[in-house]
Amino acid sequence: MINENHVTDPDDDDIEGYTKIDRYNESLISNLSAHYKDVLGLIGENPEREGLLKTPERISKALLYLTQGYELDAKSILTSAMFKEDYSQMVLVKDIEVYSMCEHHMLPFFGKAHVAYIPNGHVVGLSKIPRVVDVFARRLQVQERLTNEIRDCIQDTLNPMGVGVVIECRHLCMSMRGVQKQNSVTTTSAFTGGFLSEKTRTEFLNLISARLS
Ligand SMILES: Nc1nc2c(ncn2[C@@H]2O[C@H](COP(=O)(O)OP(=O)(O)OP(=O)(O)O)[C@@H](O)[C@H]2O)c(=O)[nH]1
Ligand SMILES: [Zn+2]
Repeated sequence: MINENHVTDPDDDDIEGYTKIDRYNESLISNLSAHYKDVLGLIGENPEREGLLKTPERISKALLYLTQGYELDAKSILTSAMFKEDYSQMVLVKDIEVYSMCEHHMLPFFGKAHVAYIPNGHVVGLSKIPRVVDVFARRLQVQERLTNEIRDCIQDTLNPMGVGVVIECRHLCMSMRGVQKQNSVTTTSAFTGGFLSEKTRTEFLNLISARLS
């Protein structure tokens, strides 16, 4: 059945294999837009001027997009592409772009995630790892929890011999405002199993910093 209230968003179709999210429905967008219209007035703007007429609706859609992770199930993303494979060395997907929003200021933090695991009879489709990162990043977050949630999801679903996650991000709440430090980068890490041993962790960290020639 076609839901007439469903406003299509180009990114909506990009989400394969899971329940189609009904996040862009008209009543939610118009409810949010009314609040954003008030916000525009409260910060000293004229929400009726031409350039701002559609802004409340645009912000609403952007916010719903950036927080769509609440409606996605990271575990089912992984289980949709798990394959039996006799490979027991480290698998690393590095330099995964991360865009999230801090829960304190709702300002972006962004950078890279590096995610590795050691298979235990099963490997997972490579693209599913960045998808899992996005599911947790597209929520209001702190970087530490984001790091742990990615680790726990992979460990609990794939049951590998170990998982390693390192995330490096810049927080706009620390550069655009507040302490106003432009160059500081926050690094967080989370490990399970084999990655708790120094040798494996060192291999992981070396692979992250190695560049292809
Ligand atoms: N641990 C952690 N802190 C974060 C993250 N994102 C933002 N913060 C911090 O959350 C804290 C909130 O502190 P508060 O003192 O309540 O807020 P504030 O007055 O706006 O703080 P300032 O940013 O120092 O001006 C700040 O220190 C932020 O830097 C994150 O991902 N992890
Ligand atoms: Zn913040």
